[in-house]
Amino acid sequence: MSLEVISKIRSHGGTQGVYKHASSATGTDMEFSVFVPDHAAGATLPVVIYLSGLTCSQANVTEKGEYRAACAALGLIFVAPDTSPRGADVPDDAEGAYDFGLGAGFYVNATEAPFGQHYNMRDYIERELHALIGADFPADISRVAIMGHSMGGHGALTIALRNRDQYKSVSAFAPIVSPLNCPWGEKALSGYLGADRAAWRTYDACALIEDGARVADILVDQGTGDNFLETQLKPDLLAAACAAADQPVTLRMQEGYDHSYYFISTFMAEHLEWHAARLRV
Ligand SMILES: N[C@@H](CCC(=O)N[C@@H](CSC=O)C(=O)NCC(=O)O)C(=O)O
Repeated sequence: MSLEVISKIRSHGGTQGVYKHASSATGTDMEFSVFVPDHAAGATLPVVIYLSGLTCSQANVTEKGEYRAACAALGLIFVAPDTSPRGADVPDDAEGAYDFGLGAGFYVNATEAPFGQHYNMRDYIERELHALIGADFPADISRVAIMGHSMGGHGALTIALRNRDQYKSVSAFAPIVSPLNCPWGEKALSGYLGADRAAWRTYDACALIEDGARVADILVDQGTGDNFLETQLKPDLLAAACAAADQPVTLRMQEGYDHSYYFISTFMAEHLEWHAARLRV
């Protein structure tokens, strides 16, 4: 697969790159960023995939996530994909709203017209990006972690729960834990998947756990000053689903933190250390 290099910059004892490729999953060009710490010739490094939230491209976490020092110290490759397909023929929200369509792919394979043709972010992350990172970067693809923020936290949790063998660890910042039970999720899943709520369950972390999916453990940080806490995020639903299913989870309520990258960057190094400990075994 041919990768176009958009940029490559030295930072924190490593190389921060931005790349573009023609995606077979989405039928569009896709951009992603990769930070590779310096490493011995021929060595391969474990990988952390970071899934971003509504309105984001790869650039938000790349510019504001403050992950490079920790990744360089821990020897982790950090990969940040886009949140949706993009391009002139990619359909968007009918009213141009930020919570559906462009920048809001919700990490699903859409089945509803006109979204099914391009909105295949599940396949893109789980299959295409995974293979591409293994083929084009010094990555140990048997040691991959996944994390994300908000819509990306939903993506990380659901992708890890559906693919326990592919991801050694999972964590999230302020995730949407149950799209079945919040306005962002109901809008997105009805638009991408149609009205049958049974079909949504494979894209809902709480429902997946209720239905028997498991991971080794889960780390979630959630700010108590987050505007979306009560209406959209509802971490108590995840705590309840995990308790009922004996699914280990560490849910840390962080006093006064909001939904922004000021919050994410504060706890980013702790999440990377948590993943590094699990990727070393
Ligand atoms: N624009 C909206 C809110 C959009 C927003 O807060 N996006 C978050 C993710 S929300 C869940 O997925 C985000 O990461 N934004 C990008 C950033 O750089 O902060 C509004 O204004 O209400």
